[in-house]
Amino acid sequence: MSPARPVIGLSAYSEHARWGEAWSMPATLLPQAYADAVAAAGALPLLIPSVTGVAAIVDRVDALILAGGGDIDPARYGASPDAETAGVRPERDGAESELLAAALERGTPVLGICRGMQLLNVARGGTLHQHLPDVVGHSGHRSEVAVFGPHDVKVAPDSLTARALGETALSVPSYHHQAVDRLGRDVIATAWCDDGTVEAVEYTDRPDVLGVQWHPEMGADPRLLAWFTERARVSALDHR
Ligand SMILES: NCCCC(=O)O
Repeated sequence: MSPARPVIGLSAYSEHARWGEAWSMPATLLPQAYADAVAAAGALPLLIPSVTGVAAIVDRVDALILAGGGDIDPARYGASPDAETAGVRPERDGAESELLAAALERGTPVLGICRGMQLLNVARGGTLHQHLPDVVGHSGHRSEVAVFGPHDVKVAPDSLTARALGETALSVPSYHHQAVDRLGRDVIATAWCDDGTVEAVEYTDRPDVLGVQWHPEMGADPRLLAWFTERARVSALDHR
């Protein structure tokens, strides 16, 4: 019997936070929208902190979301930091790379969102544009602070991304200043913005690893997370 609510692990991260009257300290956090969107899709969200050895938790989840956040350390793809590169958290890069490796080893479905998509590429030897406006000549992918502005995306028709979304042209909520540059081994691009920015990647050797540069948790379109929750259900059955 299909489990009613598969468990989807979400990679969280450490940030200095202030809350209440007394508290100001490093906290494990993730925007609430991720948990809400996963719950709305019918799964149980489980936040995974960036701590050493955390990859063992992959055995306890049915699928893994690598979430958005700060920039990946450029050293991971053989580059020096650009002046605009910000929010680097080496411990998060390490923990998420270990989570991804464990998920691939176990055959656990993986969805990379924004930074998570970039990590999918870097993990296989790909590189990133460190500051997209320098490449495309505009700031449309991150036009205002904390505003997830919409833009159009075209999806390759015969792709996992198209099957997951059920269409090949959509408007997506977006907030990023970096993007995939050179693709890693067995990584293909399957969606693009009009300016050529890669908007989705897949692993050609895996049926259920997908990354999107946009933020499905911030939009009104539930299809991607509904598809991913179904993949999590199937994974739960496969691993019983
Ligand atoms: N590089 C981290 C993901 C967000 C961004 O590109 O701005």
